[in-house]
Amino acid sequence: MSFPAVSERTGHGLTPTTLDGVTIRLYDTNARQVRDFVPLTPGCVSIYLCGATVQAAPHIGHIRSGLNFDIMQRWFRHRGYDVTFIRNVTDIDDKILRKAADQGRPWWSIGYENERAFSSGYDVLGCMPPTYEPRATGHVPEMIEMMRGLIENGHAYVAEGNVYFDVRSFPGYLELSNQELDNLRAAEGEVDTGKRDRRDFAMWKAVKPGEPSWETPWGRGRPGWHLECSAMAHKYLGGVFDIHGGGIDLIFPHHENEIAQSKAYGDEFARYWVHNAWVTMSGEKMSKSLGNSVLVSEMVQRWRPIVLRYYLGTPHYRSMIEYSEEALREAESAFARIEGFVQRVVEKAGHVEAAAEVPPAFAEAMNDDLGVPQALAVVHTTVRQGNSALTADDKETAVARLAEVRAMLGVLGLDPLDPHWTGADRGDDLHGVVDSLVQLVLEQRQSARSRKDYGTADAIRDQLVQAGLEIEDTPTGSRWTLRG
Ligand SMILES: Nc1ncnc2c1ncn2[C@@H]1O[C@H](COP(=O)(O)OP(=O)(O)OP(=O)(O)O)[C@@H](O)[C@H]1O
Ligand SMILES: [Zn+2]
Repeated sequence: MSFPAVSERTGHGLTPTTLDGVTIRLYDTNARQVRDFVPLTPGCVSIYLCGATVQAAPHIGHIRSGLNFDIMQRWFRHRGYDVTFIRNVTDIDDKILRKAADQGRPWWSIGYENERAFSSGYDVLGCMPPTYEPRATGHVPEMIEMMRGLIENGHAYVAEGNVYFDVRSFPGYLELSNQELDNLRAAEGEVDTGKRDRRDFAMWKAVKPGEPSWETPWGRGRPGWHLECSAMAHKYLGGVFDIHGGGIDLIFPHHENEIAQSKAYGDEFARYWVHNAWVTMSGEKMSKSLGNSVLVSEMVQRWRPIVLRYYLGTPHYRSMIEYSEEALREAESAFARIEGFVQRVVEKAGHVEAAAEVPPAFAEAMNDDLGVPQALAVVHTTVRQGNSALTADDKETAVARLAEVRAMLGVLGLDPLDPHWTGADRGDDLHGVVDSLVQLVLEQRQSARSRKDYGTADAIRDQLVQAGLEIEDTPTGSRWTLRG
């Protein structure tokens, strides 16, 4: 299976299809090229993203996936689309059951705990909540319905309480990953109890002693991972929808198996397949099972969440991100340049609303397969123009540039004045009160410094940090933000 790099992007058709006559183009893994995005329903886009298997707390790779699709969602919204975004939760799986057995805990307690950790991981990095976030175990009736249909039409069979998908019965199998069935070995990690062909995959697994199980017409058992997504996508988005997403590791077998089940069931299923590349460590996928993962909860102790978002969200979604502290430091200083500009203009001109439209060059970059790196270059250019205007005391131009910068940063989820980042969405009316109080304390610190009482000044700073604030000293004064 090959996954073309960004530079191999190919051309596209000519039919403008979106509301404003400008086409969004996306790399479709299935077509192996960039395609014009033609929505199923004009003005609407439906997206299904494979979400977390809640066996452990999220590492930054997991959240990168959520973040890439958050930016996609924001861009569609900016273009005026009505977005329906589904991100599921896989709350039953071998690893969850193994962990529960090892720790002597109920299986669901592992799932609930980690689901909360995922929710706060998405939230701390500013991902908008999905429209619906269905859990696998809440959809057993829908899975039974799908299995019934597939058994009836001859694409699935029951063997020793398991329900298997007959891969040879579905001619389109392996088209997404561009593989030949003849070259495929047995499905990985599966015991072939009663399989007709070792490559058949389990949709439903027969009950084992001590494991949770649900009643079905074919005996008790539990869902397989692939069936969950087919059943939930069908329930929330119908038989056909626009975009299916996930990390590149899911192309095979997970997405191939979803396609086989859903199409054999009679669904047209996803019209575009979009896959994000990984966060890697020494070239390998960051992964819980490989033990090379860095948790989001650890990272936000060391880095401001907005800097972490800049680091994870600004490389192209199809480029790998090799984890590096140096790159994080670079992200920190690049973001500081943007943030410094925003704050300088606000200090000079007061509140500035985001522009309704982003500059054309930014839009062109985003329309071209979500070209965030090129779009970000437009942000930096606009910041430079704004800074020159400030130096020339041209307030009007500086304000106009800030309005554009805010609009662009809003699409990337990086606008420092957004209530999510100012903390206003966590205590709306309290934000102003806290700001006045902190300013008061900062003034006391400043007067301690002026009288060269550095001990008191440092003690005040330490107390503010302890209270959960981040204090940054700049040539124009001290600024504060809430720590994640
Ligand atoms: N290192 C990574 N970089 C980018 N995306 C990732 C990474 N690891 C997982 N993902 C994506 O995150 C989403 C949720 O993944 P899931 O919970 O199934 O974890 P997983 O792939 O089993 O992780 P792990 O390998 O750490 O156990 C999927 O879309 C997956 O492709
Ligand atoms: Zn899935």
